[in-house]
Amino acid sequence: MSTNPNPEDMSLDELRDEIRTIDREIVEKIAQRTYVADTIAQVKDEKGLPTTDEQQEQAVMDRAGDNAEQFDVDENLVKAIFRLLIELNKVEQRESR
Ligand SMILES: O=C(O)C(=O)C[C@]1(C(=O)O)C=C[C@@H](O)C=C1
Repeated sequence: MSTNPNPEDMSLDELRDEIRTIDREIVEKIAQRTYVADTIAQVKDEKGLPTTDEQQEQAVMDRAGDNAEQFDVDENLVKAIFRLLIELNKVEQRESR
């Protein structure tokens, strides 16, 4: 067994390091988005507005589709992720109200 990784393994490790960093950033962004939504929940509470805003959800989904197209990633998969993010926020918002 060699202790020196071959160049191919090294580059695989480097690529996985890159993914590890990106994965952390994704979770950080999800946390930031959830934090903003918590603040939105407080504003809605003060104004007596319901948690769900279907028009806003549609705008978020439309934007997700546009961004997916712009970055050339699968629109349906990106939209599925945003649907989950919205549901996550609604669960959090309902818990905090
Ligand atoms: O914009 C809002 O009103 C939010 O609460 C945020 C958000 C979202 O996650 O994008 C979540 C729930 C609403 O139904 C609409 C949008």
